Amino acid sequence: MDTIKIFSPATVANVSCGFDVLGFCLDSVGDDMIIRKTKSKGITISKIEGYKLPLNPEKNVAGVAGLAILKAAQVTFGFDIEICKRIKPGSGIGSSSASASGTVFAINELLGNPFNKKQLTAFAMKGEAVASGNEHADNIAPGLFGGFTLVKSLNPLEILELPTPKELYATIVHPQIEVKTSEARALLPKTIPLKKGIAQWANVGSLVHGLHTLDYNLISRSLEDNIVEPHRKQLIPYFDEAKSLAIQSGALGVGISGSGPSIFALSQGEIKAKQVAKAFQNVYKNTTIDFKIYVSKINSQGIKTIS
Ligand SMILES: Nc1ncnc2c1ncn2[C@@H]1O[C@H](COP(=O)(O)OP(=O)(O)OP(=O)(O)O)[C@@H](O)[C@H]1O
Ligand SMILES: N[C@@H](CCO)C(=O)O
Repeated sequence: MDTIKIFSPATVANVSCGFDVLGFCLDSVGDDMIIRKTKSKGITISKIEGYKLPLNPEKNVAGVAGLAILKAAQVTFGFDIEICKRIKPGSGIGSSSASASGTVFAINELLGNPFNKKQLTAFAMKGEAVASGNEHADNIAPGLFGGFTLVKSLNPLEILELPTPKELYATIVHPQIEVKTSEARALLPKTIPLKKGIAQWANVGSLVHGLHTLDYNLISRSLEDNIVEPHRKQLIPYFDEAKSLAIQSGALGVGISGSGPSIFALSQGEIKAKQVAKAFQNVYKNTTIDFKIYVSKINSQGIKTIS
């Protein structure tokens, strides 16, 4: 096999309380990518549809991730990448990460799967660092492993696969403005009060427990973030209104998706998730801000081969 076409899904990082460690994978939005083996060594990016992004492999997260896996594979040939981008860069639903993890997944398939998912995560992180200024895996892991993931540690890299409750649905509203992860990170405090830390790690623990025990009430009570959200919500127009209307419409919890501007809600069942979509629509429809809304199951498979 010399060519592969894949679907690389969007992902939600942080999940309110789990800054830089928790994430989950969506299935109704993502990028298509075609990767071809080439005779010449190295990585080329021949085409990017949808959004204007650098074709220079060293400036594109897909190229940097591809170079990282090539370096480890030590092969005498190379790969060309085509991206059909549907996830807007700077969206908060892992646009850069979808390119990085999609590239390493596809190249690994074309090489005959010499690397495991943890190794692929490490290669993709090299790419993600180009976009956000530092290495983190909370968007990459759910793309490569599927479902909910927890990054237990970056050094040594340890990823935990969490259960994906079947009834859990996500609703995403994406106000069409760009928030760069690097800028949203720069807003965060360097230290946090112990009291806030205690509440936050109690919520991470109870969210994980709720996922294991299918305790939707506990999941709901754990989806809180008193550390990052108060600093970043200023970047997202109508965040408070959207959050409050979505909760009134039955969402289990609502928060900033990744570094924003997308907002995610989790609901029990598709009907509630659609009610939440209506609530988001009601908030943004009378404003000057363009927006997109997605209702999505949690994607337990992650990146998949199309052909
Ligand atoms: N293949 C790529 N896909 C998307 N963005 C890319 C790519 N290559 C480089 N970039 C750059 O990465 C930046 C977007 O990444 P960023 O992490 O800020 O947003 P995101 O991936 O949508 O959000 P988040 O990580 O919060 O979910 C943009 O500056 C963009 O030019
Ligand atoms: N955990 C990251 C995700 C965005 O890439 C952040 O919130 O900055």
